[in-house]
Amino acid sequence: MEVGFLGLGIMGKAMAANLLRHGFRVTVWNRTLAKCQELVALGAAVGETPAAVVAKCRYTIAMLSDPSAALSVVFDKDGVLEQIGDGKGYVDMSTVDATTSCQISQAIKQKGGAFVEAPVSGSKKPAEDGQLVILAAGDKVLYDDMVPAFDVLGKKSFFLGEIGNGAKMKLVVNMIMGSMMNALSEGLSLADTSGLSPQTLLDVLDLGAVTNPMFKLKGPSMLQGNYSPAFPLKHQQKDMRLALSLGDENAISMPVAAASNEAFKKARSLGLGDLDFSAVYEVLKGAGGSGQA
Ligand SMILES: NC(=O)C1=CN([C@@H]2O[C@H](COP(=O)(O)OP(=O)(O)OC[C@H]3O[C@@H](n4cnc5c(N)ncnc54)[C@H](OP(=O)(O)O)[C@@H]3O)[C@@H](O)[C@H]2O)C=CC1
Ligand SMILES: O=CCCC(=O)O
Repeated sequence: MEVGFLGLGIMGKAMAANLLRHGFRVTVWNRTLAKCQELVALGAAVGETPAAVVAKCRYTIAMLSDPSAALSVVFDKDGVLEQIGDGKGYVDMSTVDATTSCQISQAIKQKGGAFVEAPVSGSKKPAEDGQLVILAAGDKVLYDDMVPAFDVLGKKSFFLGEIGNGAKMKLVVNMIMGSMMNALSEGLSLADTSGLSPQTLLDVLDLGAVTNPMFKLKGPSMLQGNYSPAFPLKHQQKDMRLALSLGDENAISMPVAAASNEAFKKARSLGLGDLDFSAVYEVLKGAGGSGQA
């Protein structure tokens, strides 16, 4: 199967490499073209523009930072729309809001192409290991065509029906995740400031009802101040913002998510946006009275 791949950031690079390892022929494009070279070393071809990739490949996958990037790659000059058409499929796996996804879907369908949104749960390591959870919606025929690729990229894929449902599901999941990260950070800070060992808190949490892979993975590195990015904080804040906007549209009160969003915004304002989202701990440590912002 030949696929195009647009966007070689933390996730896109790992996903495209995984497809190559499993025998897919992959043509890659990235805004910063130099980043394509690592994939070329693994056997990828390079397209000079998104349009060139779509012209070459029947199926093209995108993994881009945010709504503005997702729209730009489709609608701008040399974008996807210039070459999409009958018999071609476009699969956007970026985390965006439902409105963005619907805009892209409509434009692609007008040109005769097929569209699936397929954001993912799981971070850098699951992307490297093909263990993502894929939250797809849109054109069911294209979804079925993509199953061999989804089987390589993920451990499970859900087909959630009409366009927008994948985006919404992803935002709900990440809103919960962002709030949990804030709760963990507050707990570590409270334990530390009140004279308890934060490491012992992690051990206690791990044996009780709230044990979970995220606390297990991130807790120890947070205590070491290691925020090497797997999921950049700026993207988590984008997801909180988009989830809160979904809450606004549906008149759902979300005070916990709103407070968490404020902490992620504060972290961004302190220049922590490119670090892992667990760096929000630095903000909450500061708020805890130790003065270490
Ligand atoms: N990291 C993670 O753990 C996860 C991330 N996600 C989501 O996946 C998406 C990608 O995340 P991740 O790989 O971490 O992000 P990165 O920031 O590592 O990569 C972002 C990618 O988007 C490209 N890009 C940014 N702006 C534009 C633009 N205006 N036009 C074209 N390309 C653009 C970047 O290109 P360039 O190299 O030129 O900057 C890069 O390829 C995001 O939506 C994120 O929320 C979902 C699940 C997990
Ligand atoms: O969007 C990022 C999600 C990260 C994760 O699911 O671990």
